[in-house]
Amino acid sequence: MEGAKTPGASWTWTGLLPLPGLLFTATLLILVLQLLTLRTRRPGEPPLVKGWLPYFGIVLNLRKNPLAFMKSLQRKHGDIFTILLSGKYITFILDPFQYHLVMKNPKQLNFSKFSRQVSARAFGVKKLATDDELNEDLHRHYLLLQGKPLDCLLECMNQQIKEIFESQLLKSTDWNTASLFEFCASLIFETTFSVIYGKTLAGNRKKFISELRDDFLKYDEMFPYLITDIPVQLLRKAKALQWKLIEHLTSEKLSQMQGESEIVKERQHVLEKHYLREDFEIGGHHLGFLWASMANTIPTMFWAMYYLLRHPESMKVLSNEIDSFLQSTGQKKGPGLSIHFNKEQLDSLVSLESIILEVLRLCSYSTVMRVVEEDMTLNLETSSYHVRKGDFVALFPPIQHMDPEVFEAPEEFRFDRFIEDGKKKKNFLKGGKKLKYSVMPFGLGVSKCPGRYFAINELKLLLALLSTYFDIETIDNKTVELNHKRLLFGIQHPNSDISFRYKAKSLRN
Ligand code: HEM
Repeated sequence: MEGAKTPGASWTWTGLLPLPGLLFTATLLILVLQLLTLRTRRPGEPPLVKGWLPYFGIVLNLRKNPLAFMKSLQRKHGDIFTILLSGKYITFILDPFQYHLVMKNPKQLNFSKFSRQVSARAFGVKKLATDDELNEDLHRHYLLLQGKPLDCLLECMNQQIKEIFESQLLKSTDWNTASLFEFCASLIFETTFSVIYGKTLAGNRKKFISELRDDFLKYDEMFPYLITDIPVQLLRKAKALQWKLIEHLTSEKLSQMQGESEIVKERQHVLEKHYLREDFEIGGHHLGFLWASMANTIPTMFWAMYYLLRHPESMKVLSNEIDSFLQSTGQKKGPGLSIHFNKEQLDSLVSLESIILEVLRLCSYSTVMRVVEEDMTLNLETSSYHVRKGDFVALFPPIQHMDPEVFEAPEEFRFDRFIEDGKKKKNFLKGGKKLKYSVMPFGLGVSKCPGRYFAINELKLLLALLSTYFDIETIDNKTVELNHKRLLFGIQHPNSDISFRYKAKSLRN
């Protein structure tokens, strides 16, 4: 995709330096990188896996197939080991019964340091690194994504989706062909943006939202590079996009929006308390929130649609579940988008929930990361390990998501995996012991995603309405795989898009 390639500066160097000079520079660089990561394993530390690449360590293996690589390390070294990844040492704990070690130690194993580093690089937000009060103020308002405020957000979401469906999608009474990822990205972007940020009062709304979405998707494509140690000077295109997006989210631009959510209003109040109103960094905070609200939901929507299309039996079960729900609540389909769901109603749809959990199980690579604040000992059930200050400690839930002991035939999509006796299945076992968490796409402990209920409800609502109002079919039978460019971050994107077709069902009262 456009601009996704990084530092394309080699022509400059080859143009400037003759071959011997180039070789000398390259050797020097390799030596420096090697010196930076000379470390060896000390007694009491977990096994150390550095790979053959100086400084970058095992990045290539991980990028090729993170799960297969982590499984091979687990077979060789057990449930705890340290890897070198792009200059960072990360100790992974893979035994789910030891996850609490990371959760119960928030002082020694710090999350906010990691997230502040990401915010500085990816969103241009620097103040968080030094201002704890700002961080706490912003975190407090995450409660506005849950409980009662979520009811209001969901009401607004019903309304926005109705508008989008009636003004665009329901007009497709003949088969309409589209690319699935593009379709899902458009739908999620417009719905989420309108619910959270409202609608612009200035200029052409449609044009505004589609330009913003296109820039966002290009920026998101470069996100994995933005959070590495690659010097920002080499990421000029990504920086330019970051700047362009922030320009749409400044205090002045937000004041031209109508119908923004409580959370955005409150965040703006907090930001105006800590910055001058015209400070550009305020827009950086909004970009961070915008990114968090879209970046994982878009690919999840893609995978949910992909699996439903590939498994028509699951689409049928979903349609039947919605039909019985509509009958039980006395709601009638069409014309127009006449049906409505609240949180409790969405919560009662067990097949829909199972489908979404199954999709998240299959495509989430969200890794729980903490920075080690001081040299410390991790006391596991059977042994203890030292970890060093400045390293990272991490949990990698995909190992559990794809564990055949926990989920039978884990590579298969089984839409009813999370249903038992007609109800939500809660208990999953490993080695005969009940697991505390079965699927963990939203992180754990202090870093758990505050937007998880919003995301799940949005996905449920869209899937319920799409399956009710449209006939949907695949056109190509291409198998799509996970693209691992994002390594250990969130929901993996597909390695290619597919075509599908849809048309509005002819519904009568
Ligand atoms: C399927 C969709 C989503 C997934 C899988 C997801 C996953 C995650 C994960 C794993 C984290 C923790 C990151 C870490 O540990 O570094 C996170 C953080 C966050 N998410 Fe989500 N998320 C989703 C949707 C959303 C939505 C819709 C919103 C907002 C409406 C949102 C808002 C946030 C925010 C604000 C944070 C940062 C929290 C902090 O600073 O502590 N997310 N998300």
